[in-house]
Amino acid sequence: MKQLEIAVIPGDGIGKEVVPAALDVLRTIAEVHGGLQFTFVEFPWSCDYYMEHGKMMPDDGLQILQGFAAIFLGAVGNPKLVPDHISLWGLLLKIRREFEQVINIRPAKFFRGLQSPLANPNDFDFIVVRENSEGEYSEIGGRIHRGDDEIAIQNAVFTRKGTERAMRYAFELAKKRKRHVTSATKSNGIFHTMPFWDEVFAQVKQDYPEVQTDSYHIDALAAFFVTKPHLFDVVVASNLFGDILTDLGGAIMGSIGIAPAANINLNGKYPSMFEPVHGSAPDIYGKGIANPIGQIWTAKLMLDHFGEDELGSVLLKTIEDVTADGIKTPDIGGKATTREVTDEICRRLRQLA
Ligand SMILES: NC(=O)C1=CN([C@@H]2O[C@H](COP(=O)(O)OP(=O)(O)OC[C@H]3O[C@@H](n4cnc5c(N)ncnc54)[C@H](O)[C@@H]3O)[C@@H](O)[C@H]2O)C=CC1
Ligand SMILES: CC(=O)C(=O)O
Ligand SMILES: [K+]
Ligand SMILES: [Mn+2]
Repeated sequence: MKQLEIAVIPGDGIGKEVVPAALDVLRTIAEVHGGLQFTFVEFPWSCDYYMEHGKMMPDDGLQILQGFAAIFLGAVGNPKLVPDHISLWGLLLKIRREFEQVINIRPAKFFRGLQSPLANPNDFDFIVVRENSEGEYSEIGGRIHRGDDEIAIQNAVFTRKGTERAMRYAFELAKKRKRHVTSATKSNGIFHTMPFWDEVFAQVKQDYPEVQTDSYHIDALAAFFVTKPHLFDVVVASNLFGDILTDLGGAIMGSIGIAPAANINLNGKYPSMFEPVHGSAPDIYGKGIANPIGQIWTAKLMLDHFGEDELGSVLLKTIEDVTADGIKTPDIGGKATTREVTDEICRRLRQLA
């Protein structure tokens, strides 16, 4: 029996709705598999926790998480209670940084049963490899003065190691796919870091002669995601560019409520963390209509991570079947609730046992 202890952090807003849904799916998967057992240990760390304790997680929170096989997270943020930069840096970004989850993998593909808003979605299927440890997401900088003379400075940090690591990951991934890597740059406007990014890309690609490459400025690239998404296989991007591109990836599938993500620790020192692309969606929280597919597809990425790729593929196919049969939440044009979609996915999985 393969035993996996998973730390579960539903977080805020719809995280508290879609995480329980995905856990039901994972429990069902374990039943179907027969040789796999999950233990889920839940932590209430969130903006509500902050209101009570003055912090997003306890001081020994990272030590507590360290012993788990993986972390399964929903979303963080409730700007009515806690400013977003405080809540995210106190939990989500803290875990990504301290646990050296240096790569964020975010797939997007034409999804059966979904009406893509694109006129020509052309069966696109790509993965964005987002640098996840540095770049534009940084605490370096500061503010001085207030009022008319106020100054805010925010430094971006691009190391050769971090940049090269993300690019090599993208090339290795492309070797297993359609052998194409696109670099997201902006070396016409960002004077130092992006020319550096281009130089490193030009060097790294020398080691992968079998992989085709392209490089586009992020503005044009964003437009190509809409007009020619089938052009892309693996896209490597800095932290912020990858963040923005992957909401767009979700949107062209049909909803950001579908898009999955994995924060990968590459050195084996700490657990990886699995959380969907979307946030806590305060505008729909409490209505029971959040799309659970982003979180459930994220569970599939976690299964892949544990070497259960076959089961992962079965799960993704089941999600697509349910969607194709019209059992969908309102964000993708249906009338079903979070619970109804989840129950239907579980029901169909059980039929496989
Ligand atoms: N990784 C994380 O934990 C992230 C956290 N956030 C936080 O989430 C909060 C809300 O941020 P927003 O910018 O509004 O982004 P958001 O992703 O939470 O929501 C954007 C829009 O997409 C919709 N949406 C998102 N997920 C959905 C789902 N599963 N089903 C149906 N509709 C869905 C929402 O209803 C909203 O209209 C903020 O506190 C923000 O900082 C935002 C992005 C990522
Ligand atoms: C914070 C956020 O939007 C992200 O990391 O995707
Ligand atoms: K999330
Ligand atoms: Mn984001």
